[in-house]
Amino acid sequence: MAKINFGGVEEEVVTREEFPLEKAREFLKDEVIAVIGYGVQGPGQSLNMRDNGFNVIVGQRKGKTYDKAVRDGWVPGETLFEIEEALEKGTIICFLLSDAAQIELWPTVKKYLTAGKALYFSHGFGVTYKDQTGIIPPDDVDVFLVAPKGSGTSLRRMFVEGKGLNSSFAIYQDASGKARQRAIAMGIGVGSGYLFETNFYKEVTSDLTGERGTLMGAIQGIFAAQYDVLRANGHSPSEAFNETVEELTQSLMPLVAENGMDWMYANCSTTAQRGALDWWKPFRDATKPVFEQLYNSVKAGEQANISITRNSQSDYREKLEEELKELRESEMWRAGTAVRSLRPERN
Ligand SMILES: NC(=O)C1=CN([C@@H]2O[C@H](COP(=O)(O)OP(=O)(O)OC[C@H]3O[C@@H](n4cnc5c(N)ncnc54)[C@H](O)[C@@H]3O)[C@@H](O)[C@H]2O)C=CC1
Ligand SMILES: CC(=O)[C@](C)(O)C(=O)O
Ligand SMILES: [Mg+2]
Ligand SMILES: [Mg+2]
Repeated sequence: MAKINFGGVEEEVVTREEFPLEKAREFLKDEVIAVIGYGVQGPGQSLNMRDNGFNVIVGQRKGKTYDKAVRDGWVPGETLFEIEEALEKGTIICFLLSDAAQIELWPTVKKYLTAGKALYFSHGFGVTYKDQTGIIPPDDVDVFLVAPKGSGTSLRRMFVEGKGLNSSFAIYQDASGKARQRAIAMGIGVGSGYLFETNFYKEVTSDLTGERGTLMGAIQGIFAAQYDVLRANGHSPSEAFNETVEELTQSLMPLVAENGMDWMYANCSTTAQRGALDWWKPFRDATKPVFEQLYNSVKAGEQANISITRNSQSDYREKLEEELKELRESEMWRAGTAVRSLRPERN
């Protein structure tokens, strides 16, 4: 593992130089990798592994998603199967159903986890909250995770562009004595940039916090607050949306991504720099209690409980869609649709 200094803290990480694709392919050459579920991570991971030359099959129940798998080039009876058939054929079972659906399918999966196989997750959820999920793997299988730190959609897009999304990996159970190599080889195979090590508990607590926090929940909250204040003070939707979202995603975040926050600041006016340097701390102080509340709720298992309860209801998709629609139909995001339609590259 490469020792890298992350802001003063040394960590050991796995890079693609040290564990090249050929080594991963060689290590997994006798495995049948069965990707169970073809939602968001399923397509990203399975297509990347297929293009990387791994022996991959997909297990998906019949329906719209199955048809999508066919359109993506998976061949029924050869590389695409009903879930149980794929579970039987697979030696590494990638359990990529939604976390709530994993509970329902677990008894079936367990039946096919014979000695020597491996159970692969992309989240620490099922195993960490085993009291709530009932997911307790048998002792004679390897159990590990590779968790891409981003959407399966980006995992695939970045792979196609020759980039890599970073992933964490963790070993929960090493029955074969090769679990670690198996996990790392899988991590390279799905198209990770670099891999950093964690454990199941830390993966799930950080991930649930991140997506509820800055990555998804907090960002929408802070957008909505600023947009509302601008609108209440007589600014037009165009002005409010551009000053809240469009400028951030189109101009400023790419600069942050490229070279960090100070680089983005340095490429803005000294007027903006003065103001941002004065105001970031009050924003930190105002939101920190909410982040603490969030982390404590994750730690107490409440967020897992809510997610399981709500996403196990038979109409959970419709319910989620209703709430997404509410966002989509808010003035801010309708303004966003109009703004995006005016981007020159869209014409
Ligand atoms: N969505 C993402 O990009 C990310 C997801 N993850 C993790 O990856 C795993 C998979 O997540 P997603 O790809 O979002 O899953 P998803 O919500 O897109 O669902 C995946 C599949 O589950 C199938 N499914 C749902 N209920 C079923 C049932 N009762 N029986 C059989 N099949 C059923 C659906 O047909 C779909 O193909 C989860 O552990 C998630 O936390 C991790 C990182 C990012
Ligand atoms: C994309 C990702 O990593 C998330 C936000 O944690 C998720 O989809 O669960
Ligand atoms: Mg995540
Ligand atoms: Mg997540």
